[in-house]
Amino acid sequence: MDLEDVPGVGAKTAERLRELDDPAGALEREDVAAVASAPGISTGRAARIVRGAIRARHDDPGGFLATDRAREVYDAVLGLLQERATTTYAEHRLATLYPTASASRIEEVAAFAERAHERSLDPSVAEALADVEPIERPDDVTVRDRCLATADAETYQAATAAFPELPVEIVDDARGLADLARGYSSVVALDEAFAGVAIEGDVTVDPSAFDHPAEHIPERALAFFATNRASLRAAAAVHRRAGVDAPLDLDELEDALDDLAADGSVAGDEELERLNVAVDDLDAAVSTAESVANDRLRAAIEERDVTIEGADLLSLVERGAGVDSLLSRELADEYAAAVAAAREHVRDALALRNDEAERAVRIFGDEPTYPVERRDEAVSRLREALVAERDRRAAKRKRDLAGRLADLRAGASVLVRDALELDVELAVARFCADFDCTPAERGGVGFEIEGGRSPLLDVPFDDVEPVDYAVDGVALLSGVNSGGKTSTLDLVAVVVVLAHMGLPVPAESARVPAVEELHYHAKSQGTLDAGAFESTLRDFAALTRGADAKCVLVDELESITEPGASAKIVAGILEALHGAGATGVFVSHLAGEIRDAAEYEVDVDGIRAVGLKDGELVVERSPVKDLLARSTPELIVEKLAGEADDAAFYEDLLAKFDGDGP
Ligand SMILES: Nc1ncnc2c1ncn2[C@@H]1O[C@H](COP(=O)(O)OP(=O)(O)OP(=O)(O)O)[C@@H](O)[C@H]1O
Repeated sequence: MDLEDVPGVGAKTAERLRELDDPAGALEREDVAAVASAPGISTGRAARIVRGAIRARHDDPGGFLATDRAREVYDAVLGLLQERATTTYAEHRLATLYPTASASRIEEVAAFAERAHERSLDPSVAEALADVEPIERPDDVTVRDRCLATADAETYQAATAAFPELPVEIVDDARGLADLARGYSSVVALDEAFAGVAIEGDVTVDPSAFDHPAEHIPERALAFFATNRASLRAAAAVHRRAGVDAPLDLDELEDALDDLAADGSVAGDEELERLNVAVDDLDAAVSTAESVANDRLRAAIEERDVTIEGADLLSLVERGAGVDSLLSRELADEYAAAVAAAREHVRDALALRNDEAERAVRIFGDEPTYPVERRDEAVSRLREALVAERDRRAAKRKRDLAGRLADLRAGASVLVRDALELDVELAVARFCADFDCTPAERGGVGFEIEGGRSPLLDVPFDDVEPVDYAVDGVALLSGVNSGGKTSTLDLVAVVVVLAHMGLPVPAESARVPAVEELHYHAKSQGTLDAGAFESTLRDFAALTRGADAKCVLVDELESITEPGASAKIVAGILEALHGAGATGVFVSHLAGEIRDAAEYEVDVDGIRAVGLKDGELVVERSPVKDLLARSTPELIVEKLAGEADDAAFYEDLLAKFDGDGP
């Protein structure tokens, strides 16, 4: 599919998407995170783009949610689904589930929902999911201490493309390589021609470097895994806890990650750690060793009575000899012991190996002096040796670890994506469990809902009374105030929307018509002015076209104008919709008047109050078929008529309601 063919993707967005490694694949996999990683594409926009791609794939013209209230119901349902996701990724991914007329899309999501249904809702999986984030590209790695070299222009081009992290140098001959080796700590020659040529410095020849990049740029794999370490660990835990198959060996991944520090260096290598500490602590250890030696020597001198014969003293003074000679003559043993203690301190404090300790010996000379002083040159030489050993070891360990990680690279991305997709499934599974959902049937005219409970009600879901409601074609719904008429319309809308998303619905069983559009009109806020009234009428006239593919839910349309006119207008709309084979419910307090004005036998259902208890209506929430429900005022008048005071007045009033009710 061409990117520009996706609804909502213009030339500019397409250009941004082309920056991705595999834009078509990302859209195909509905991978919102991958699409959002394109420059300048937010996650919300990525979800819309993916939705557009789904529509294109299923040849879906869109427009299922035809009114504001229909969109609100979808938004509310989506909100409930998203609340049940752990990751932000899943929240955005859930937004790619949308109601549609496309049977193939509905089937696709239904299969996904069935899979979701099988998932265990173990809370420890959600806990692990909390730390899973989409794979991130590591910051660009640049290496300056080593380079690639070639004498060939084509190889140069290929190397700069394959190894953007490394400097690539052009050389003329082996001498050029030797020059480079003086500026870089190591050089890799890419030309076969250099094989076997003796070159000074750390130069290796590897014409097949392109086949095993990890060896030459281990930082690449290390940076990827270091950047995504927390997510990868969490994604591994998700797979283990959820008991789902992983695309790679989890033990191998976890072991390799154990060896990787957050900054991309190698962790858990004791020898490397020892060398690092030795380099860092060298100066401090030598200073302490100096103090150790001097303290010992001072104590020894203080304790000693040095007896010196006058002749000796004279001879020393005449020769201009200092105290050192005296020291050497009289305190040679003490000096040797003090220096030995200093050397031992350096060796122990830095945990030096024997060969290193031998170098350390030279830091303090055998010739007695006071105070004892380090030889800076010997310290520098030891440092150089330690640094070289450390760097050699680090490079080798890096290469080894990068080699292990490079093999896990492809699987690692899939591991994280699968964990995030699992979160999408779990959100759907939780939604279905929380709202007791069952798959709905789509087909026929009208709908049948048994034991439906709207998750949009303002009461805790456990307190929602189940509603049974079936409509054949277009019906009027009457009922007492606050009886649950609007809530019933909401329930029908929720069921229609979810069924067309391909998701189970909150009912014991449900069948809804397969429709292309849901038109849900909320109660209007009072009488409309002439202009608004005219445009509303136009909307309803348009509604009757192709109405057999529409589900129409309308709440108290009568309030748009005065009651007498309203009843006639609603009756006319009902006639047209009925004639066109639509499915719909019109909630109205004027059901009787509308029925009388209509030219066909309109079904009137009613939500009835079965009585008054403590001033509160007791309501039967499921609409009763073929019942024009009595209004709340009528019920109150009836209650008062049954009482002693002014009973005659109330009975007369009650008589005026006659003919309204059944
Ligand atoms: N199935 C139900 N289970 C529990 N409570 C419900 C149910 N249906 C409705 N209710 C409660 O009744 C209240 C009123 O419901 P709703 O607004 O749907 O009534 P209505 O008949 O449309 O009222 P009005 O005639 O004023 O428009 C709801 O806010 C809710 O608290």
